[in-house]
Amino acid sequence: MKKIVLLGYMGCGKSTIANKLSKNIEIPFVDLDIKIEEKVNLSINDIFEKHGEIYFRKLEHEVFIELLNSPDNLIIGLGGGTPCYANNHELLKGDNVVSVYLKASIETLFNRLAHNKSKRPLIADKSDEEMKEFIAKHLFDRSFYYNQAQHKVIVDDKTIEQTVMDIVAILA
Ligand SMILES: Nc1ncnc2c1ncn2[C@@H]1O[C@H](COP(=O)(O)OP(=O)(O)O)[C@@H](O)[C@H]1O
Ligand SMILES: O=C(O)C1=C[C@@H](OP(=O)(O)O)[C@@H](O)[C@H](O)C1
Ligand SMILES: [Mg+2]
Repeated sequence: MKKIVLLGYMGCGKSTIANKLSKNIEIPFVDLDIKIEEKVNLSINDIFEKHGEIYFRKLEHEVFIELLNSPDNLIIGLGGGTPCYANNHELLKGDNVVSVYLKASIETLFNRLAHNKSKRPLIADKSDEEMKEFIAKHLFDRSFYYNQAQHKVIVDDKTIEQTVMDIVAILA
């Protein structure tokens, strides 16, 4: 019943890396955001717009617990905010959990998110200038929670394959 949990700021590559890791080590991958969307049959954008962020954070906590309690071996890709609410960071240290923080610099995050913000309600409306400042402050606020992970992998300047191999080495 092992759970491999990937965490880190929006755009650090949780969903992309988890997908590739899943193929490599043949453990199924579930993306927490997608599970949430399926549960309420709404997109992340619509959940934020129709019900607000607090409702999203409640759902996020519930679905994270459900996945951790499932009987299967799983790779779980969290949302960027998951460890920062509802004491979810405490769940990163469980006995059957291997948690990995994918650590990216502000520059890496900005470069990836600049072209990929429309499905991320926290940044969708920001200009490039606003986004740089937002990422810098927000990452600083969230780092305490991200640093609760059992392992850390720096993703800057690494290919998807390199980051996956770093995680495989941690799991060995
Ligand atoms: N080396 C890399 N590792 C991971 N993602 C990368 C890399 N290079 C570019 N990307 C891109 O960065 C984006 C990361 O987004 P995503 O996987 O959704 O991150 P998250 O789930 O952490 O928000 C994707 O569009 C992905 O194609
Ligand atoms: O950082 C956040 O608070 C969020 C990150 C998103 O996930 P990704 O990190 O996969 O983009 C998604 O859960 C939601 O938009 C909120
Ligand atoms: Mg994601």
